[in-house]
Amino acid sequence: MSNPQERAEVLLRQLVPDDASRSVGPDRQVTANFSSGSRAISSYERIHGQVSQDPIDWSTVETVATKQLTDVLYAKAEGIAKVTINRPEVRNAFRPETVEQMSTCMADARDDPDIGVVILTGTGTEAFCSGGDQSVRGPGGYVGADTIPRLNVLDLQMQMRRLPKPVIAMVAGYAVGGGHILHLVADLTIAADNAVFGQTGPKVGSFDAGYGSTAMARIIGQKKAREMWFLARLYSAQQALDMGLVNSVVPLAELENETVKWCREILRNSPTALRLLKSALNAAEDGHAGLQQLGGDATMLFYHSAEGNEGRQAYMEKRRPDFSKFKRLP
Ligand SMILES: CC(C)(COP(=O)(O)OP(=O)(O)OC[C@H]1O[C@@H](n2cnc3c(N)ncnc32)[C@H](O)[C@@H]1OP(=O)(O)O)[C@@H](O)C(=O)NCCC(=O)NCCSC(=O)CCC(=O)c1ccccc1C(=O)O
Repeated sequence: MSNPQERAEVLLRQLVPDDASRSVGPDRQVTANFSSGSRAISSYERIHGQVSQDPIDWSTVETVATKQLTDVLYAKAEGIAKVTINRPEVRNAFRPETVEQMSTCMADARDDPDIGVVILTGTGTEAFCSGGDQSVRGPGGYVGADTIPRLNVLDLQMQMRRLPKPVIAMVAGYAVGGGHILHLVADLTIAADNAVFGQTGPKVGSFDAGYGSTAMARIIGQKKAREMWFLARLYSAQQALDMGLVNSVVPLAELENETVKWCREILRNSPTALRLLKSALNAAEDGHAGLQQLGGDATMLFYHSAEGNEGRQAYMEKRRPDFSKFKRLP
């Protein structure tokens, strides 16, 4: 084929159906005259047609669901919120509803100004959490009453990570699979001496390639993380302590007392210092998401300052801000 014009016309004949008008413009662009203007028609458009431009008919949502807690217990005392996975009959395995309810409690604990620290635990002494409930696992994820397959525990992990208050996992019994990851993403873990830790995913056809593997490697090191995932063994509380996976191991009978003691100690300290420390430790590992958290905290602090308020005040009073009174510190 000799010249570009000829090549364009052949291409156009292949792409554009006969009933669409064709032209090769003076600038030698291959075009077709559809309602959206003159432009090239892709094979995708030939098959799928054009995207509808009909006016949209919105349905207003008046209320969003408030959640009845069926799978989780939630309690508060002395500035501490306690979220307890309450499905002991399945070793506190979580289904989508469990995760949704945990998420609702975490959001409440975040928003409540009287809460300074959150404990995450499971009912009974047999298990903290045995991960995703395998009986409701379908091809696309875990399926709850709404029949939508979900992996919503990943959202919960993010939420715990971003919660601007310390989250402490209080672990008795098994913390395995997705349950192990929940303790991993908590800021601290206090374990009972009967605690057992491990990733079971590869045994049941699952894995967590997010925090569950990468954050784990930051905590216990690459070799140990690969061992934990590739062999899917279980580890005792003492072994977990030795590899830096938990902060403390105490006799089962003392688990709650000891955890509350840690909480009370934390509550004596500056909440803003703790918030910024959590953000900073996350920022070093969480990329843009971590920086956004730290950045949001910086903005919050700036809003408390006279300098930040001078800007807002001047805007409201329709005058120029006077930033000259604020020193540029080294
Ligand atoms: C936890 C055990 C080691 C406890 O053993 P044992 O004390 O002997 O009790 P059992 O008799 O085995 O269990 C009692 C009872 O509970 C049922 N059960 C226990 N765990 C589960 C479970 N996870 N799902 C459903 N049911 C469970 C058990 O069947 C018994 O019922 P009966 O009717 O009485 O027989 C042991 O139970 C065990 O190994 N459990 C399985 C642990 C497991 O493999 N968990 C799933 C790992 S995969 C996962 O968690 C994925 C999570 C997830 O959503 C995800 C998705 C995408 C990316 C990341 C993730 C993420 O991991 O977060």
